[in-house]
Amino acid sequence: ENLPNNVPKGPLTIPGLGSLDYCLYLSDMRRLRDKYGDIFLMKMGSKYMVYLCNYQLVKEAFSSPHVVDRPQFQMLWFLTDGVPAGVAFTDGEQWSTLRKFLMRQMRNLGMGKSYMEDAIMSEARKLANDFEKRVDKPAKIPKSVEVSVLNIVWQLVANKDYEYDDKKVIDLMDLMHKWFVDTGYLVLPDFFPILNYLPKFLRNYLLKEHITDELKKKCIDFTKETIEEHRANLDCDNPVDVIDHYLIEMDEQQKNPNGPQFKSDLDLTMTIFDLFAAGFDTTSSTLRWLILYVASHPEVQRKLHEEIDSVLQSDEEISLNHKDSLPYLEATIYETHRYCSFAMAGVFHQTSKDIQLGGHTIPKGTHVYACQALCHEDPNYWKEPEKFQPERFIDENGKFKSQKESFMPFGIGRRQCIGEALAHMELYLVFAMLLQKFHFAPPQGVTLDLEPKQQPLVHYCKDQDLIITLRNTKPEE
Ligand code: HEM
Repeated sequence: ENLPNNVPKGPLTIPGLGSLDYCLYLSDMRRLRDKYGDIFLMKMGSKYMVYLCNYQLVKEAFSSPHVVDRPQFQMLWFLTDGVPAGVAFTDGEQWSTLRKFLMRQMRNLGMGKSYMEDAIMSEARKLANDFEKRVDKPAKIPKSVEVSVLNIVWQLVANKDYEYDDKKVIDLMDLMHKWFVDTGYLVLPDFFPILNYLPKFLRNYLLKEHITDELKKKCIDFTKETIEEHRANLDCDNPVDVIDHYLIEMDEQQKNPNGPQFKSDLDLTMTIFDLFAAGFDTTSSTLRWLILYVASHPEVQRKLHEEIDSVLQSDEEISLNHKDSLPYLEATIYETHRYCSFAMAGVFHQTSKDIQLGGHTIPKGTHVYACQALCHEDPNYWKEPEKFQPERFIDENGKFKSQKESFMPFGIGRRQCIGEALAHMELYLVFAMLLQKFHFAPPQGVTLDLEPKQQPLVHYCKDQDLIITLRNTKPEE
């Protein structure tokens, strides 16, 4: 095949099919890295994929202006009938216009302002009440974790929230989760276009296309309804949420037709979906990992309880003002990002021209995966990386210290997550509220399973029973 002769090494390939090996799970990444080195090349169908397995390579790649684009998968545009829209998977000016707009919104609505802090605290209280119904008997972490995180995104986007038992929302959430989990199947026709010619019943069976069809039906109604409601009630002098601001900005843009433009309601529909998809499964899964890790590390939990009790009176609520006084909490959240590596290979980028990287040529159109899970366990940057140790984020004066090198739960560079500060605010406030009220432990005699589910690209924790105890009724240790 017509490849430059210094492309990275990788498994043998068969024309039309791809590599004679696969890289789906973290164990595959480790295995292939050990065999071919920190940069290796795979092929699926007609597409090449390069995997970057150390921080220096990821940093070098993501500081290039030619590794910013996303692969254009048709399966992503099911809500807009094939038209690229939104922020997370578009490129060029369409992407940068929306990204700048959203970053501004996140700063104005979300960051450090009481609007979002209030919204998060209200969800945290509701969540704590729901946990209270499950105390003293083996119980799984409830679905309310997802609804509460979704409510926070929904407050930001549409100024609305839902009851924990709202069937419409639970259905939509489950469907979205399924769509996420089955992306691996849904994306196959983008690699093997011949699959598009299979009859529909086979596509449903093999590629799970019926999930996309169902999600489309539900999401289209949901977003259309919400946008129309906002349009009808818009008060231009007092915009409240992202949709209000978008509608106003779109009006402004029309006065200046030569400036950057949103693609009308399509961009808005897809942006709503992007914020949902990017904002809720990521944050709620991280909250689940936090609970699981402290339940299986009693010493960490004891220190967290001590720290919280020393800063907050028993009837006093956590707020963002306490942040500097809770370094161990901050460190535990960071260590959880490192240890679970939720987006274990980041979100794929694509080269927009041939580039040089780590002494190799990477051809134009290659998908680029930043293996954050491998960076997070690299012994050159992390002492005893296999241990869950929040102390690594604490300095010699007992203060929280961040680490930039080889730490990238939110990605790095121009595509870095725009919701990082919001996610952090949520995890900090919600987890502190739960810790103040509850103690988490495995059922007697049980060791919790901290291995992620076998699932390509993301690390979900396994659903398992915990014993949740109210702290004021049962002294700890
Ligand atoms: C613990 C929670 C979260 C994690 C671990 C996470 C992680 C990530 C990662 C790894 C990326 C890809 C970066 C890249 O392409 O190199 C990303 C992108 C993105 N995230 Fe997050 N995220 C989280 C929460 C959120 C939240 C709360 C929101 C918004 C409500 C959000 C919105 C986005 C968007 C819109 C993008 C696409 C940015 C772009 O393509 O320009 N994320 N996130």
